[in-house]
Parts: sequence; structure tokens; C-alpha cells
Amino acid sequence: SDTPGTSTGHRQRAQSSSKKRGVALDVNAWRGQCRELLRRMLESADSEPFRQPVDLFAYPDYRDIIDTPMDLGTVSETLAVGNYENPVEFAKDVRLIFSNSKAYTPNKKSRIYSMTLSLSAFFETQVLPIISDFKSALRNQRRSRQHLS
Ligand SMILES: O=C(O)c1scc2c1OCCO2
Repeated sequence: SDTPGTSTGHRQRAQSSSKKRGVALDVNAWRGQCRELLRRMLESADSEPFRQPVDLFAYPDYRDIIDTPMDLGTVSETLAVGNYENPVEFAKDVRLIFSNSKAYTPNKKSRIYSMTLSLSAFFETQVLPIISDFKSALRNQRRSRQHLS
């Protein structure tokens, strides 16, 4: 009925974000957060060896050891063109950079290897809340959509 004040079924909930438990649950927030995380990594001196694909002329045996090269420039481009669907896919590619470096390093005292350890430690602390906020926003979105008639 259109009598004011009577309930006429479920109100359409905000699609993009809703306030729940004081946290803005925006299923799209992860992209800007990941861009900012990349920017902070790229400004760190520790990222220098990882900003562009490894130079195969400098390391001719690189592809004998590494099947899938990855670098921060490629990750930035993939993010910018919208080819990551979620922050877990983004984190998978960044982690590949570090696992490649660990697989290739000639020894654990190598300078580049030590840069890998510090940069990946920083990355893991920063990406964890981005992923958990995304997952709770998604749960919230599915909950609110499930109530729609
Ligand atoms: O030269 C080195 O010590 C190392 S350790 C990991 C690497 C690398 O050079 C190529 C990129 O991945």
C-alpha cells in the first residue's frame, strides 16, 4: 500500500558501499589501495631490481630457471587496464616477483635477494588488510543482495 510509514517490501540497499560496524564496505576500494601500495613500493630503493622485467642479456640463464617472469611495472599496467578482478589476483602476481627472485638467487647473501626479503615483508603487512576488507565487503554485498526479492 502507499500509506506513508507502512513497509512495502525490502528497501533497495546501496549497491556500491554501505556502512557496517563503522567500516565502509566498498567492493571497489581495493583497486586504489593496491595502486597506492604499488606506488609506495616503487618509491622504495629496495624495489629497483623489480621495477622492470629482468634483463635476459644480463642474466642469460634466467629463463632456464624461471618459467614465468613478473615485475612491478607489469603488475602496475595490469592493474591500470583493469585486468585484475580482485586483490588476491594482484597479490599472486606480486608474490611471483619475490618467489622468482628467491628461486634465481645464487645465494642468500646476494644483495638483490636481501632486497626481496625486505620488500616482500613490507608488502605482506600492507596487502593483508586490503584483502580482508575486500572479502568482508563482498560478504556484505552478497548478504544484502540475497535479501532483495
Ligand atoms: O643477481 C642476483 O643476485 C639476483 S638474486 C635474484 C635475482 C638476481 O638477479 C636477477 C633478478 O633476480
